[in-house]
Amino acid sequence: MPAPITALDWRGPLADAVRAELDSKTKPPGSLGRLETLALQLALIQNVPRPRLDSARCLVFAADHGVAAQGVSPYPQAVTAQMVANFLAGGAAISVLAREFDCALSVVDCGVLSAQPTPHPQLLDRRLGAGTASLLEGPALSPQQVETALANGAALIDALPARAYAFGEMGIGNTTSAAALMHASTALDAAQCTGRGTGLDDPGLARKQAVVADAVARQGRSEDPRLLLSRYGGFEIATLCGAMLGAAAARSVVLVDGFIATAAAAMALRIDRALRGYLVFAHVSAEAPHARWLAELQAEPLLDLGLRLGEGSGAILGLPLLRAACALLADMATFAGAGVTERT
Ligand SMILES: Cc1cc2ncn([C@H]3O[C@H](COP(=O)(O)O)[C@@H](O)[C@H]3O)c2cc1C
Ligand SMILES: O=C(O)c1cccnc1
Repeated sequence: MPAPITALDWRGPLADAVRAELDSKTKPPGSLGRLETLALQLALIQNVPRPRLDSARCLVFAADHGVAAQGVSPYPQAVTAQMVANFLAGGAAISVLAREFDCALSVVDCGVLSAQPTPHPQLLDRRLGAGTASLLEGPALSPQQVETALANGAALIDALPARAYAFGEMGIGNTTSAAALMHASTALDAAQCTGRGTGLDDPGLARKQAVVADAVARQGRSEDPRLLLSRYGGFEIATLCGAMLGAAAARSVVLVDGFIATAAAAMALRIDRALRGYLVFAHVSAEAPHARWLAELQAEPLLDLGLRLGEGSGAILGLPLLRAACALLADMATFAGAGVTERT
């Protein structure tokens, strides 16, 4: 069972004090927009009036998917392991961004088809198997694998503490897994939940929609997040889900990436609703169903850059905004301190 999460109190004395402090700064009230909300959210997460973001980590969760055999991705499954090697060699988009933002990067192998041939200091072995079973034919994960994945994710947070986490994923076929999770847990139909992923053409998209529709017709809808993860999840999605819950239990902020990370967040929210206050939805992906799912979750993403990569690339771009929010709350002068006249 994941550790309990303390729900944030947006109406309590700390929230009032931070709002008053923000309003005392040399700016019209509210003029720093979302940065003010972020500063308040970080204060409540850390339960202090002056939150700090002195440590940040990016974790990329990787695994393979049995459903890839159904032709739901234009890329071969081997790309998952090849990209893990690329993350470790420092050449992937997330490798570059993590360096740029001075953010520690680790890659978690949750069950890539072929394990990396050599150990690497940034590679963590949390393998649950050599890829999942196909979600089209039956449960992708066993109930025991779901429990192990959730526990692995939470334990990673204890092993790698940080004030902020940018979580990402890598797994060819995982937009199909995310689409099935969305279709099975919302009222939306398969077409509304399925996008082009890494760039399917029209016949490919039609095939993927049919796979998502058939899988959910066969295995069914559910309200139970563990059952949903078992039927449709990936090893990386379930581990990511546990890591999000663990991060919130440790009072760290979670930057949510794109469509697949949102699938993990949606399942994690069904496990513990108190997670909600700890999540910052960093961006809206160009994967069509992502905007719909964010709307369902009443989440307002920080950025809309047309990204559709995954890896945590959108999540990590939220990090400088979180840092900016903390710096403004800590370092801006007040009207009284700077001798600036307040509004009449
Ligand atoms: C070279 C390459 C790098 C990636 N980095 C992330 N993804 C992204 O694409 C995959 C999901 O898309 P689909 O469901 O269409 O396979 C995931 O691995 C995701 O992280 C990549 C995909 C490719 C090809
Ligand atoms: O939104 C995402 O995270 C995404 C979209 C397409 C492919 N991979 C990831």
